[in-house]
Amino acid sequence: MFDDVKAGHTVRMRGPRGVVDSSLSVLLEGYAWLPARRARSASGVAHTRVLGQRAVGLCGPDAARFFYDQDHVRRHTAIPWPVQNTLFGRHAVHTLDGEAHRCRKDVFLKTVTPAAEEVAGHAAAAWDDAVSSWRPGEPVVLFDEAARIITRGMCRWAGVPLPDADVPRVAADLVAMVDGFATPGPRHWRARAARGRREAWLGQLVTSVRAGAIVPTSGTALDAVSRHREIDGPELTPRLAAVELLNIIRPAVATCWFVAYAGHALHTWPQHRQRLRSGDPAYAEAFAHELRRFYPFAPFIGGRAVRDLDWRGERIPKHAMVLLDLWGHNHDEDLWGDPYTFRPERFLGRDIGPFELVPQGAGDPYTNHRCPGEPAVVAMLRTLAVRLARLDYEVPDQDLAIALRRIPARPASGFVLTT
Ligand code: HEM
Repeated sequence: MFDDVKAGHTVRMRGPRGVVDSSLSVLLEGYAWLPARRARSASGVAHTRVLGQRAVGLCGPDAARFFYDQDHVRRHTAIPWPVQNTLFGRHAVHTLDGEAHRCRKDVFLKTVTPAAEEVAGHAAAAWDDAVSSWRPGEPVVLFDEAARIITRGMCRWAGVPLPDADVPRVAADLVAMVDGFATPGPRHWRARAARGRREAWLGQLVTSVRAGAIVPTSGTALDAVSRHREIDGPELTPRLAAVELLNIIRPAVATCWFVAYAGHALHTWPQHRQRLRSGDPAYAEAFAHELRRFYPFAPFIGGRAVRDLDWRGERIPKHAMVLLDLWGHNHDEDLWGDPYTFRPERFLGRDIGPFELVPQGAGDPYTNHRCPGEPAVVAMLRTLAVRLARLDYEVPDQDLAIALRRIPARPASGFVLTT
């Protein structure tokens, strides 16, 4: 299936333990890096160095419970600047702990988390509009089209004014911020430039709202972020408000990765199309979960040990980075049985525990750092995958390889179709 999957789960590669900095290996091996490092030790725990810092890599439900305990691991100083400068924005909610985190997280939990169906409704309406404008025989790159569709839908939902003519540029910038966070070179610089443009845009918008020049609809994300106050009282600076507005819109648009993967899955295993077409909501939901489990997106997450820790007899020194292997967890043979088989049925009639399926983190989003956008992503995928399955289209010859060395991975062609 994936070009280099096996490398992540064998013990073929042996090397010096613990002391050699692995940053280059992360770039070269991508998703396989942490599972391969873990496979070298009998305990399944990787001791390594990343970006010059001691790092310990863990995997599995118990490890996730350990990782999400704030007495063990905190996020302050754990997110490297290259990631903050592209993906999250400087001093975003991802970097906070304790009460400051709880207060900032509230904006997301009160706006996006309960509005999953509304968000999906806006994405679906934008999808229907876009599909009606496709010309027969003209190639559509599903990845790019989905990014524009979700950008349009999400900005409408969030109350962010966005003229149709600007949608392609904004969508391209939002995708660039995600595409360039884990790589040096041109992709990274594109991501930084895109972030600069979009923070300036939304920062001005928030300033206009506060000056009364724009009156947002009450309860929209624009309204909530503009009015939000930090734990100690002040409003977010316009730049920080822009960072957090982007932390709503940007990851929602990243759902385009999974829409392209849905195209890939339906093409590779067409037997799923019929059941999706029927619109059975339970099957559509199971398909959405399997997309998020099976296909690569976030490889691992990181925090910092708050004190000397012991994980099943393995020492984790105070201030070491602790990495939680999400890709390894979602492809663990013991948890999933046949992890490299795409099988949505595995999620039918099954309650998913908080530490079981972890493409967007684990535990409880209301009390820890788990993604607050998970219900919205599942709802969007449920809706858009059914629409895709119902569409009549051809898949011309193209490069559909998904290279696991590339973070974030994606089908090389973006998945091209013609109606
Ligand atoms: C492709 C879709 C998405 C993926 C793969 C994804 C993945 C993730 C992951 C892995 C985390 C880190 C969890 C942790 O550190 O414990 C996270 C956190 C976060 N996500 Fe998502 N996410 C997606 C969509 C969304 C959406 C739609 C939103 C909109 C609100 C969102 C907002 C956030 C925020 C604000 C955080 C930080 C939470 C915190 O630090 O408390 N994400 N996401």
